[in-house]
Order: sequence, then C-alpha cells, then structure tokens
Amino acid sequence: MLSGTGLVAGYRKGTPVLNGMDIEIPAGSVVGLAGPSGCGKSTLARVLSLLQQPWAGRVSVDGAVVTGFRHAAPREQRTAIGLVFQQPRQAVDPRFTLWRIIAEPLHALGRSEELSGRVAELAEHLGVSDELLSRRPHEVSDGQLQRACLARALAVRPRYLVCDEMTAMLDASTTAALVRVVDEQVRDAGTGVLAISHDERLLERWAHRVVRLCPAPVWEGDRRPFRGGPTPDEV
Ligand SMILES: Nc1ncnc2c1ncn2[C@@H]1O[C@H](COP(=O)(O)OP(=O)(O)OP(=O)(O)O)[C@@H](O)[C@H]1O
Repeated sequence: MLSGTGLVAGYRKGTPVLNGMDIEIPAGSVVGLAGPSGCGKSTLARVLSLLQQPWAGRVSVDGAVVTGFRHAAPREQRTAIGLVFQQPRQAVDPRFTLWRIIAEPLHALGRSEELSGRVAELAEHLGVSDELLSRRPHEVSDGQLQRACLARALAVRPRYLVCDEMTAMLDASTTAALVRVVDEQVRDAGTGVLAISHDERLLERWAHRVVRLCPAPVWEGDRRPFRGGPTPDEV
C-alpha cells in the first residue's frame, strides 16, 4: 500500500493546497483521482512520488513511513514509486535519445548489466521501434515520447505508479495502448496505480475506485471549507 495520511502541502506559507489529505493506493489496484484544475492533484502526485516534502502528515510505502523527500528520500522507497507526467517534453533531457531516456533510471542505480536487455524488453512492450530508440525527443511525436516515458517509469519495476494526466495530450489509440500496458502491470506485477485525469469517463472505465478532490475553497464568513481531501461522494 502507498498511502498519504493527513497530508498538508503547498507553496505559499499559510495557504496550503492540500489540507489534511488522506489517500490509500493498494497494491494491484488503480485509484483514480479527479478534480477541477488547481485543486492540488499534481501537488499530491509530487508528494506521493517523494519529490515534494509535505508541510505535515506522512507518506508510507508498504508500511514504512518515508523519512526524507527529494534527494533525501531513501533509495529503496524512491525507486518503489514511478511517475509519469502529462508533458513528456518537459520531463526528459532533450539531448538524450529515447534509448538513453528509458535506460536512465537503471543507469542511475548502477545496474548497467541489465541495461540493454531491459531497454529492449520495455521498448518492445511499449511499441517503441529500434529506429525510434535512436531518435531524440524533437524527432518524435508526443505519443511516441510518452511511450518512452512510461517505459522509463517502469524500468526499475516500481511497486507503485503515479500517472499524472499521462494521456491528456494523446490520441485515443495511444491512450488505449498506454492504459493497457499499465493494466498489465497491475494484473501481472501487482503494481498499485494512482491515475490522475480530467477525463471522468476514462477514470470510470479504468479505475477500481475514483477519489474526487474538492474545488478551490470559497470563503463564506468564518467557515473555511475543507480543501484537498476526498469528497463524501467518493466512489
Ligand atoms: N511551483 C508552484 N509554485 C507556486 N504555486 C504552485 C506551484 N505549483 C502549483 N501551484 C499552485 O498550487 C495549486 C495546485 O496546483 P496543482 O498543479 O497541484 O493543481 P492540479 O489540480 O494538478 O491542476 P491541473 O488540473 O490544472 O493540472 C494551484 O493553485 C497552483 O497555482
């Protein structure tokens, strides 16, 4: 289980974006996360991927409370969680070939003996041809690059995957292909997935459970509405 308990996080002192958020992503299931723009979905994705330190609350990975975030995140916990962003072009080094992009997490862990076999296996699984592997990001489409980004996220076999609007820029067939690969991970490897999307129809088809974040707060006198947690109509 990847879980966040009592998460408070934000950017400007005194105005948290998440204000006491609880969420649980069990192994082998897809939890959908929906909600209007600006309500904190990507913030939650960064906190659960250990890229952003919450102001309060805790993140646990398979029962172990995370003790550090960003560079201070324990390697074992950091590699347990893969992240795929909405904008693949902002998520890769433009100088790298797709091969190197996919290989990067293994390279960073010093697992060079696995590199070529694992990259070939992932590329085939994600439908990235040998010819595409030698190209750089500006020489491929968004969909082809996002396939490589999903391959990169899966390279070290994470136990959890956070997909932050992974398919928002993609056509229907690429969306279906990527969702199919993620579903196979869930079924065959027991991966737990947080699928963030504006597309409620996609989430209803894809996720076992959908959590909806509240809209941005509206001030009504002294009543400060709860913000950033699941609404009671969680399904
Ligand atoms: N780096 C940042 N610095 C300051 N404020 C930020 C930063 N990133 C996000 N915010 C603010 O935090 C709030 C939540 O942003 P976040 O990106 O988490 O929302 P979101 O639900 O993912 O939105 P969207 O659906 O549009 O992607 C927004 O008000 C946003 O302006």
